[in-house]
Amino acid sequence: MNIITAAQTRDADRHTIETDPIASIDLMERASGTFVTVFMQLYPDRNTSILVCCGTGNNGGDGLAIARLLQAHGYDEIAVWIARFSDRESDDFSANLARLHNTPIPITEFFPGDELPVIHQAVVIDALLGSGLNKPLTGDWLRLVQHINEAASRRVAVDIPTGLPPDGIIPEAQYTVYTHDVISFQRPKLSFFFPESAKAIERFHVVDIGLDESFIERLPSDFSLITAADIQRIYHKRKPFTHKGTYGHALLIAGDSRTMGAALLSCGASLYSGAGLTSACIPPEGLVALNTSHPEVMYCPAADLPEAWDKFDAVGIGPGLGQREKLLAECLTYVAKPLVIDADAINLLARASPLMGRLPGQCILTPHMKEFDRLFGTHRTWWDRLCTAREQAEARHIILVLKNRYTFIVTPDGKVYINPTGNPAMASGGTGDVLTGMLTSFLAQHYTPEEAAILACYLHGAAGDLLANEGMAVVPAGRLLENIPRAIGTLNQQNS
Ligand SMILES: NC(=O)C1=CN([C@@H]2O[C@H](COP(=O)(O)OP(=O)(O)OC[C@H]3O[C@@H](n4cnc5c(N)ncnc54)[C@H](O)[C@@H]3O)[C@@H](O)[C@H]2O)[C@@H](O)CC1
Ligand SMILES: Nc1ncnc2c1ncn2[C@@H]1O[C@H](COP(=O)(O)OP(=O)(O)O)[C@@H](O)[C@H]1O
Ligand SMILES: [K+]
Repeated sequence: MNIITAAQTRDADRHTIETDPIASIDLMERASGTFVTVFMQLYPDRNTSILVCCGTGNNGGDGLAIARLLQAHGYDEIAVWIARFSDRESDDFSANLARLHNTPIPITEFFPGDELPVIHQAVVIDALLGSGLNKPLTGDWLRLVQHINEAASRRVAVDIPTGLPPDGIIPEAQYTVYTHDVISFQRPKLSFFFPESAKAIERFHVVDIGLDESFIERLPSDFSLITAADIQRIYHKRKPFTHKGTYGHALLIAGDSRTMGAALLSCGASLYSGAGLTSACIPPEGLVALNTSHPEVMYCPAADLPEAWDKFDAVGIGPGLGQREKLLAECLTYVAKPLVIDADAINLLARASPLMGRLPGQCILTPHMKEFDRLFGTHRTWWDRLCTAREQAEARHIILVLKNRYTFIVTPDGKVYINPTGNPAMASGGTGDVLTGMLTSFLAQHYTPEEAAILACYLHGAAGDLLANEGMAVVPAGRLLENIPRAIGTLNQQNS
């Protein structure tokens, strides 16, 4: 699903109005109706007291229509505030204001400098400013938004929280309405996936307001959100007459005396992700633990690597590797093959920068934010970090998997795939090692690096989501890897 900018959304709006055809006021009505449908699921109690705060643009127009529609659905305790901080009002705002005057809903208008009454409603609907935001909030707008945030109410934004820029560039000190829910029209906004939006958005819902999807899908965008349908398309179900040779041989080069667990987790993840064979190149003191935890995994001593190298279809290097820089440097001199570089190996690359020049094309690096900044320098915002990632991926012909709540997969052609799966229960040591094992496993199974990255990130998060949805507040890495087959299994069920 391509993620489009606010300007492209306006194009899609215009196109839909012309070709559907539908009057702009009716499109606003449709959008407001879809908002109300989701809102009623979130707050089904018709006695909920609601304050709808409206600006005078189209976001405010939506707010007015929403107030009227909620009232028609039986929500009787509704009040509307209108922020008259600008002289301009949109045509659809005016039309909806006229319609609202035909209802009993009380309307209070606020002008610059006016005192703001205490908000006592249970829910505030934020329809002040939407995707038309073009500068940070100041003056009366800022004062009103602070006032809303200080109230004890639940806050639900129409389309986007007021103050949040939609297209990903979020200045450090940007102030917004802090919402519990955002009900966003047609597409999530790019900013929703950036950590800087965490305060502004607890969760978001996307509603289809009937804009022309075939037009939107043709709009150029470097950003796409990975969907279940993408995974279905990429994933190949295992076929009857296949055998272990069909599914490739993965090698994990990992572990050190104090961090052997990382090696075991990544080996286990490779195994559970379906590689035909998995081998572990770990220090010999880890052998007993390996044979105890994953007897299916074979051992390849570091001394054997030069001769054994050819038999592996893919290699993952880094989890718990410690300071074994020489081993990493040697591996980068062997014949290039599908490669994943993670964790300590990334830190070694950061320290020994000439090694960066030896990365084979299409190799996958999986840094979290700190590892990324160690490699490429500190960044003040995630937008800046993502710009660097795109430059580096292109210049070095590598794939960067920038891990976070929404992991960004950045490819050499400048595309950014955003992974929606995963949850905070997975925020504990070792889950990244599991991801490395999965990536290596899918590479060994002959998926392209881009496909492997998309599959691994999505299924990694999906396995965590399965457990979180079953009530696990914390998902340790060991449990996560055991659930990879179940996450893959749901694809098999959908495919059959
Ligand atoms: N296709 C869609 O997505 C649809 C969008 N609609 C709504 O239209 C909204 C966009 O409406 P508009 O373009 O009228 O814009 P907004 O209602 O977001 O903003 C109104 C105006 O406020 C001014 N403004 C921007 N930032 C400001 C700031 N920081 N301080 C003071 N003034 C500021 C701008 O001049 C802007 O045009 C969407 O967010 C959505 O709610 C719906 O009406 C229906 C269809
Ligand atoms: N809050 C979260 N929401 C979604 N995914 C998360 C969250 N926290 C962590 N993860 C995922 O867990 C993994 C953590 O990787 P990493 O930070 O490298 O951990 P470690 O090095 O300890 O194994 C990443 O894939 C990340 O996307
Ligand atoms: K809003």
